[in-house]
Amino acid sequence: MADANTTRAKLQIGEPGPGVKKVDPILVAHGVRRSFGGVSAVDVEHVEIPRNAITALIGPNGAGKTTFFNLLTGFDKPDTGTWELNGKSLANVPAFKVARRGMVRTFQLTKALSLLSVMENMRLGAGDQSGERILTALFSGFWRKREKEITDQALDLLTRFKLDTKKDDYAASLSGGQRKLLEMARALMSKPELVMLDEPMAGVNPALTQSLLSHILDLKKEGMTVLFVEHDMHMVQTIADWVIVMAEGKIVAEGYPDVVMRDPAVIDAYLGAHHDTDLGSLTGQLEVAKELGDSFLVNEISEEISDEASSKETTDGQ
Ligand SMILES: Nc1ncnc2c1ncn2[C@@H]1O[C@H](COP(=O)(O)OP(=O)(O)OP(=O)(O)O)[C@@H](O)[C@H]1O
Repeated sequence: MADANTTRAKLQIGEPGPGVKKVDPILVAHGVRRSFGGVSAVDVEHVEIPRNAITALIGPNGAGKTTFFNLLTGFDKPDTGTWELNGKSLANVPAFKVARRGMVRTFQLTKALSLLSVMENMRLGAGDQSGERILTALFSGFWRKREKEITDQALDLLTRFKLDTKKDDYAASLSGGQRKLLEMARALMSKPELVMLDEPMAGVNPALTQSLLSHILDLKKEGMTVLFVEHDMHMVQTIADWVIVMAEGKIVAEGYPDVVMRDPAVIDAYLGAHHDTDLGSLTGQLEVAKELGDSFLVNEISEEISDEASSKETTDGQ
């Protein structure tokens, strides 16, 4: 069987592992640390995000994934650390300026502004509204042209995300999945190079799952880079080119999806997060297998559970 590593473009220089250098990194972070009281939430020694690839950031609950996203995008400040987008430092750059530099994010819980219409939400994503730049506002001719450009761009994106018929509806009236699509569409208004998605699949019903996945794949086709946090391992295996695993604030593994999910350090990280789970019990083992997205193991354990249940029924019935 051909080694999967040899049939795809190489993203890293050297053996995959925590902190490995990338052939063409778009984002490089070094020594980024953040603690809350005594808890070390993020302690990333070194990480590089490969350009024009889809990278998944995974790890058990409380691993520090969202905090790391918040730090990189200027929504929180680290205790120490440096990070650069396209070689330019982003440390101490506030969130709204980070977006202008080409890096945008979405949130685990969508931040679509409920009392604004879908179109108004999109216009906010453009980031350079008239009130923001007094000088340009003085040149009203220029501004009218820009307004039209923003509206046209928003309509294009809404059509692509199948939200154009809802453009005048309040964002509050959208379903959870449609709000996720709106958030992604809005993020694209600033024409980013790097799109960071925090749990894009959470709360999305199965009918919209496929369309969300293909929108993410389209971003890569258009030359963008995607970094996403996700618990849904099926999604990770389906669309990620590269996987970074965090546990207890640190990066514990990095590599190609099919390889990294079998890395003992990854299995340990997930098992370690289950110290309260009875791993001697089948239900405890099932929980961990599901979290690791190991469908073979999930099937095996589920079969064992149902075998046990039916043999118990037979015994009870005697
Ligand atoms: N504002 C805060 N104040 C105190 N502790 C915090 C704060 N934000 C995060 N933490 C702690 O930092 C650690 C990392 O949390 P974080 O939410 O980043 O993890 P996560 O990997 O995103 O988890 P999940 O997958 O459950 O979303 C946790 O121990 C969490 O309790």
